[in-house]
Amino acid sequence: MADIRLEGVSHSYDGGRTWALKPMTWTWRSDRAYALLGPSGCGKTTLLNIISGLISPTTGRIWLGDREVTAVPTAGRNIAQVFQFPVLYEQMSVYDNLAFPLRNRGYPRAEVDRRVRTVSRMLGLDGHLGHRSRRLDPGRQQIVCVGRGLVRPDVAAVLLDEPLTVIDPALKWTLRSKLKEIHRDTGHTLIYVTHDQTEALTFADEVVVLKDGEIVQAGEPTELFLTPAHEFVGHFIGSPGMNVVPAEIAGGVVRIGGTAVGRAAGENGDLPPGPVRIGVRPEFVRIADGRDAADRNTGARAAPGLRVRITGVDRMGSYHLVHARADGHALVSKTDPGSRHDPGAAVFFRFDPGRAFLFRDEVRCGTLAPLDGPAERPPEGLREGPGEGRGEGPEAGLREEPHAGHREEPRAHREEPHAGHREEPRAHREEPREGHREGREGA
Ligand SMILES: Nc1ncnc2c1ncn2[C@@H]1O[C@H](COP(=O)(O)OP(=O)(O)OP(=O)(O)O)[C@@H](O)[C@H]1O
Repeated sequence: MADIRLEGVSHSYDGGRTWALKPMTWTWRSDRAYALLGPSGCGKTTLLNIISGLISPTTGRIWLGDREVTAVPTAGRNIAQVFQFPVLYEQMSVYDNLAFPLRNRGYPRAEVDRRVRTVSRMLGLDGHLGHRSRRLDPGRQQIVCVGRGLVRPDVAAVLLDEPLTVIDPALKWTLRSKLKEIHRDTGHTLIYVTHDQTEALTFADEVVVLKDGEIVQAGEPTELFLTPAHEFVGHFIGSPGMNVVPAEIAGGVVRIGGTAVGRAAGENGDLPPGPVRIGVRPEFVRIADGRDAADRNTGARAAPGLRVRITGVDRMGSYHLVHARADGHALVSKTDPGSRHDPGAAVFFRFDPGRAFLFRDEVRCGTLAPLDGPAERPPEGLREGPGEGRGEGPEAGLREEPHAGHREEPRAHREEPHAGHREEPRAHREEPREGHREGREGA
């Protein structure tokens, strides 16, 4: 196995007027399982076809280990590719389809048989080995294609371009874990293209996020979730996506409207004053009653946070989504299913230390650090809710909800936190993330 290295690789289909891929330098390390994740049209298939040799890049060079393959045709690259829709020899049996890549390369008969049967067992194809492949349903045919991609032990990489598109949703989960299992057994380098975050996060050791022909971030799933380096990663990964709120830095303090919400901690020194955007995931927005409270985790005295008015609550079963507005901006907090918040109530949204980030030109430039010194006084006129005054931490003042299962606010009153941001049609986000998307999509 060898690393696949792209050096300054780019591609234009129209002589340089537009770029499906912008110049990128990137190494796919051997033996890893990658997901290449991005919305429709961002260049995923183009990138895959450049790696396999189906497309010659407009610029740049490609290396397999220390061998340059930029001008080497597909057949000479030793890369297996599985496409979105089944491509099989329809007259051949399933067995012969699986055996084809091995026979073609002169593997001994016994080795062919051993490998075909291993892959067939792993993918649940044993009962179909003698069938002509055209007799199978498209889902099963696609599984044969996946098997054919995985059957050779010596491929430099297996490229899978949205391979589960035609597969029944119930089977998808099984197949995805099978692929992971096979990856563990074979150690193939896998690059799995998808526009579905669930597929990417559950499958990959490393997720590479592509947007408009550029890699905007790559990392382990947890890293992408906890420390998004680009606003796009913040809202493309996660459900719902990251809150993004315009703010201003002045004198090192970050303000939303007139409210100081934290200090600007730049990644490379001080951040210059001026506009900035705060990105914070709904999971890291606590709802506080506004009293001067010590942070539950750090013990530090904290400012009450951003004063918001609740506009609606979605009860999702295992969690609630509390929607609110502050200074004309929509935000959402993901809370305990036992919490109670009423539409119309004024509360404070407080961001977990180290989990709210600052973005300029969509790229992360810093972190929102807690304000030093005494906590700010809650503004006058804040509506008192039952339970307030306990002042024990971010969840102080939460009540039990007697009417679980109700939506409290008509949908028309509700605001999407990321209107205009999501680039992916909802229909593309097919699968609920287990325990995660039990209700309204993208709320
Ligand atoms: N053969 C082609 N000729 C001209 N433009 C193309 C061609 N193939 C792709 N494109 C354009 O290049 C860009 C990237 O397309 P590509 O298919 O690589 O994206 P993708 O992320 O794989 O999308 P999808 O998920 O919809 O398959 C798009 O703007 C697309 O319209």
